Amino acid sequence: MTLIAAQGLGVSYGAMAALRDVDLVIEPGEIVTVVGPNGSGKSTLVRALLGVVRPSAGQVTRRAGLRIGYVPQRLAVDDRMPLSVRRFLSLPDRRDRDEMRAMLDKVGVPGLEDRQMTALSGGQFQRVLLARALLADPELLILDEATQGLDQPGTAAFYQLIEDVRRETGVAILMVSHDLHVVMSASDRVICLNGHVCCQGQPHVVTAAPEYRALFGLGTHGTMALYQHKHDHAHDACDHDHDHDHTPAHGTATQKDPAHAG
Ligand SMILES: Nc1ncnc2c1ncn2[C@@H]1O[C@H](COP(=O)(O)OP(=O)(O)OP(=O)(O)O)[C@@H](O)[C@H]1O
Repeated sequence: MTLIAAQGLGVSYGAMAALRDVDLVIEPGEIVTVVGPNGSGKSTLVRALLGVVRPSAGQVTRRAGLRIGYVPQRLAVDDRMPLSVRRFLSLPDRRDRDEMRAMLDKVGVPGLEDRQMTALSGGQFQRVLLARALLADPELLILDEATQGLDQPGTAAFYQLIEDVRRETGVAILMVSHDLHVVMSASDRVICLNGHVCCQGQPHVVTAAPEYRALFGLGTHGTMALYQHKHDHAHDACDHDHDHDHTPAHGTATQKDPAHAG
């Protein structure tokens, strides 16, 4: 049963349309990654799914009683205000001490309960954010560039943890990521966003799509080379028939509105 769906979703800030005509479905247990350039509406999409910005068009439908865990891009904690990890984990719902201890163990930062949030390293901080999200026993975990600021090993370890959590709990995951390693290795499905959905499908299919390549090029940070099969022919961004508008299909990249892809 679908956890969350957006249909014809549009979000505007004043006169500026940040998102338009976005269709998205997340099923239980799947890992979906949203990629897109800066300003392409990724965080806006997350905020609309969370219900903190109101759609200007279309709608978001959540399964009744859906529990969502959210790990933001960053969280500013005022260093003049004391806030221990223990207190942070109990916001907004009070948590049992044993439950907190077990969760910190699980996310790989045992024994940090009495530390100040402002005294944590970037990697520890993100794991504590994840612990807090998981304490709500979510059916859907939303990660908005949750590894920003972490180095490559820290990022890899964080996403390994996410995969472990998915395997153990069956939680569905929607993540925004700039890290193409993650996109290629961990996602069941990728959505390429640029104000609208340019293309979506399985990672290897999306990364071969002309819309994706027009946005990211062929060798972003060299990572593509690790995963892509060899292409010995050029893609023309307009060499596909784009009159169709599929619902997301595993194994197929679906394209929309290629005129805006690059
Ligand atoms: N609160 C806001 N008020 C006005 N404009 C906003 C607001 N939030 C975002 N925008 C604008 O909406 C567009 C999409 O922003 P959004 O943060 O969703 O993009 P993004 O893909 O997450 O970007 P990034 O990769 O840089 O984090 C941008 O042009 C941004 O300036």
